[in-house]
Amino acid sequence: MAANSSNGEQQTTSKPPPLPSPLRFSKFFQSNMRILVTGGAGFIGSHLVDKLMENEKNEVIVVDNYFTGSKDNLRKWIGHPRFELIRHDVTEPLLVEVDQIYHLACPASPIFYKYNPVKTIKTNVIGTLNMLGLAKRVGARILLTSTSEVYGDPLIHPQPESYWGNVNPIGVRSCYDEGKRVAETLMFDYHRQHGIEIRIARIFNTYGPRMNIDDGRVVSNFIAQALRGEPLTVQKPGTQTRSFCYVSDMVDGLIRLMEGENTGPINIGNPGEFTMLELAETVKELINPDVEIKMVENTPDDPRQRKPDITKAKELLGWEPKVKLRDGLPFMEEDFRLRLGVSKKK
Ligand SMILES: NC(=O)c1ccc[n+]([C@@H]2O[C@H](COP(=O)([O-])OP(=O)(O)OC[C@H]3O[C@@H](n4cnc5c(N)ncnc54)[C@H](O)[C@@H]3O)[C@@H](O)[C@H]2O)c1
Ligand SMILES: O=C(O)[C@H]1O[C@H](OP(=O)(O)OP(=O)(O)OC[C@H]2O[C@@H](n3ccc(=O)[nH]c3=O)[C@H](O)[C@@H]2O)[C@H](O)[C@@H](O)[C@@H]1O
Repeated sequence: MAANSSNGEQQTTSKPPPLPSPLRFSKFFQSNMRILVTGGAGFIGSHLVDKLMENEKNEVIVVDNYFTGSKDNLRKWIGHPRFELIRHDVTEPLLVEVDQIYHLACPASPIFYKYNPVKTIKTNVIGTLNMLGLAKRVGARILLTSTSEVYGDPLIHPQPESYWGNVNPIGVRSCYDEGKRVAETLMFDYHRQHGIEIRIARIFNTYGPRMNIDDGRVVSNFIAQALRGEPLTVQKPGTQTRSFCYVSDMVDGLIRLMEGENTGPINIGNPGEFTMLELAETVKELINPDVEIKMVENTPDDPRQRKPDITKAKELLGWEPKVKLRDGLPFMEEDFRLRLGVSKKK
């Protein structure tokens, strides 16, 4: 119910969340935790599924439209009695009975999210609305994978969660960054208005095995280029920075956030910050010292700096990343070598 305060402002009262399925409290039925992962056939989603499936009490349902994800990422679980894979687009309503929802579905690489921007914004807005409607109907807790892109081209460095961002509302990246901002708004409105249990992770650049080889993101581009013996394409000016988090650290952070008591938003990322030229030099040194580094044109609105302030994640989740960039890159190299059929020189 909305109520008017003395100064005329509208206030909302939080309702308790809807009750979970009665089976959760049943004496004789050993119910499992049923977990929905939207976008679970993608890069982060499939690693999250691997981790969730390690717990024998979890049943995992993945929904994915395979725009940027692939069944191949989940092949070891297909046919497993605790696993189910559904081809479904989150812009359409979904009826399943679950206890938790990890809502990841959304293209993440700029070349893919810009490919069909209207679809990207529908995925962020209508997709999130549908998943919140589902959470409301079944009393599930829902986690949204938001992004550091909500800070836009940040004027504060590093970025704490309290920073409201510097985002172009009409640019070519807006379908994604403004889309995620609306998704965060929807999450908090459902929380305040309907008492839904929400969690919001603001993910910073994540890398690791299973990224699409021609994904277009910088780490996958440089590793594929180094292995193919092609020049590493550094977009100008090359001094722009990013902070790269290895995927196992990310999955650990997401699960801690879901299981903890804080709604967020909480930054999850690795504060180690590198310019794109430094990243290119590191990939060259580790993977192929013979390749050139080539400067190429950049795309509009590319954020100039990005580094998470992870004080909240440390204090509230007891989380901090363990894998340094130099230690994570070789795992990704190994996976890319296998998929590209390029063996290591002896
Ligand atoms: N990887 C990163 O660096 C990063 C950073 C910030 C936020 N995120 C967020 O994390 C999530 C996962 O990112 P990722 O790197 O694994 O990307 P990804 O592209 O590998 O995975 C996204 C998955 O969502 C699926 N999908 C897209 N639109 C869909 C729709 N309408 N219906 C159903 N499925 C749909 C894709 O097919 C894919 O499997 C995304 O929400 C992304 O915005 C990722
Ligand atoms: O972590 C985040 O919050 C966001 O980060 C990325 O967006 P972006 O940082 O622009 O990712 P990349 O496309 O990997 O670009 C990173 C930097 O590398 C540069 N780049 C990219 C590709 C390339 O070949 N060369 C190159 O120098 C870009 O200009 C940019 O400055 C992700 O793709 C988003 O999904 C995610 O939400």
